[in-house]
Amino acid sequence: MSDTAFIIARPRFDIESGSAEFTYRLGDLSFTEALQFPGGFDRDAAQSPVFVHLLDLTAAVLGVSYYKLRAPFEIDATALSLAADDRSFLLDIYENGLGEFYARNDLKRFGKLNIAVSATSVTVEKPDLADRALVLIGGGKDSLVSVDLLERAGIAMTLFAVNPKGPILSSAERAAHDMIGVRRVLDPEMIRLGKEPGFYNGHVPSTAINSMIASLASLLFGYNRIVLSNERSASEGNIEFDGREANHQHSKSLEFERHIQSLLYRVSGGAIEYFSLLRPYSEARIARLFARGTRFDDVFSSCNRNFLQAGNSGPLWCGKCPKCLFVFLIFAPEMGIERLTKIFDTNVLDNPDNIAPYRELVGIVGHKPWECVGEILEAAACLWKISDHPDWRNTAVVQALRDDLIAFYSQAKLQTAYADLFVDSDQHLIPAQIEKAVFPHAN
Ligand SMILES: CC(=O)N[C@H]1[C@@H](OP(=O)(O)OP(=O)(O)OC[C@H]2O[C@@H](n3ccc(=O)[nH]c3=O)[C@H](O)[C@@H]2O)O[C@H](CO)[C@@H](O)[C@@H]1O[C@H](C)C(=O)N[C@@H](C)C(=O)N[C@@H](CCC(=O)O)C(=O)O
Ligand SMILES: Nc1ncnc2c1ncn2[C@@H]1O[C@H](COP(=O)(O)OP(=O)(O)OP(=O)(O)O)[C@@H](O)[C@H]1O
Repeated sequence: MSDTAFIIARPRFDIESGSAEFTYRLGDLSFTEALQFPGGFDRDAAQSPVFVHLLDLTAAVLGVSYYKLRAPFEIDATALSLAADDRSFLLDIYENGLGEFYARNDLKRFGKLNIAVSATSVTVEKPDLADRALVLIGGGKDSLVSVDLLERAGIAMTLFAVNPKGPILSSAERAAHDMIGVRRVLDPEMIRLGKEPGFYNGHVPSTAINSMIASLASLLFGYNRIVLSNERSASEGNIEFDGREANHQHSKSLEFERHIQSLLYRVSGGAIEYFSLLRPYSEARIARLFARGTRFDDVFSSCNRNFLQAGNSGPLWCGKCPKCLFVFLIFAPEMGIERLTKIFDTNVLDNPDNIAPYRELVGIVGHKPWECVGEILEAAACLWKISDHPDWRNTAVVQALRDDLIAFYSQAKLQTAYADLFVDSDQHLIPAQIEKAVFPHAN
């Protein structure tokens, strides 16, 4: 390994305080990230070989935030006790999980990274985990639809969040289930350097990071199921770059779910089941499920401004970012104007400033925005659907884009695409027992 390699040190977990420390070296720079788990965990579990292995894997995944400052070709993970099979998972994280970062910084790393692992033989002792679900909650519509579906099926759950704040806290409180929260503290020096010239910055696979932290919690607190709420649309990428598709939402994709599901199953001797409950659904279908009830209307938000490290001093929904535009659009066929403008505190479709970004969102110009939005054709189909709706047809955006949209796609194509949004996919990894219990409640 060269002296410019990114080096991942062996992490430490302090059984007395429940804190974990992850240290990294990048040439002359050194960084430490910390996790603080709540009390009341199983001390034996914290000393088990499975936990130690997962902590090492977590160290490697959390490393992306520090690696990205210089993005060297060499990654030294030899201090960790990793099995040879773990390497392909890490390669996916550092290649595809950082795909947007490479594309936007014009860095060609695909097929060129050297991740050195010790390839030791790792002990697998299946932990005895209770048969119960840990449901990741992000404060947006998706995880709340999962909560609702599990409740309707009578499945008990505990919510889980990393750095819970804003809409995560308010919607969890409204859901009234227990919640496990983990505090995550990034090294402030990394955040500072990310703004300096001479260092790279960009997107990291946050769902992979949160999922690994959830896997540690599942062992410490005894949960055999980790439930995500990633929709089928998340598998669509943004652009072709360096011979591959770069996807902002890679760690929400079905491809990534396959990787992490099999990793956690293997590492835990079959004890941990990881899956996304919403994988069969389009975003439009999820919006329809959400719209069935009004319980979370005043407390949830999908706007990512709520999740800035420094916190959000603005409203729950900014009404301007691609995510606000997309979510407003997919709710529009499902909710009346009064309900939807109350949720957003504004009529997003009636703001002339939003015409240009909507033109991109529906695919008439540009490419899919680097944000957590649904498929391009999905957005186009939803705009088509509301173009004759009395609540929306006279809004600035619909007036400006209606004719262009139909000319670009054709009426027939949009009609078919809209109908397809409500045909559920069988491409999912949901365990049969959960599928049988939950799906009848989705109609
Ligand atoms: C909140 C947000 O969307 N942040 C994205 C934004 O970051 P920004 O610089 O505007 O602010 P901060 O998030 O406060 O970050 C400050 C710096 O820290 C770095 N950083 C942050 C978190 C982390 O885990 N590691 C880090 O190194 C960050 O790079 C800044 O220098 O723009 C960034 C660049 O495009 C994005 O990377 C930030 O996204 C966050 C990591 C984040 O948590 N985003 C999720 C809301 C998100 O995008 N979720 C996706 C799922 C993506 C996936 O593959 O899992 C989704 O919902 O689809
Ligand atoms: N801070 C967090 N801690 C734990 N899990 C999270 C966190 N943020 C997001 N997640 C989970 O990651 C997955 C992707 O997040 P995403 O933002 O798409 O979902 P959401 O907040 O439920 O809905 P929306 O798409 O409307 O924002 C979901 O399963 C979500 O529950």
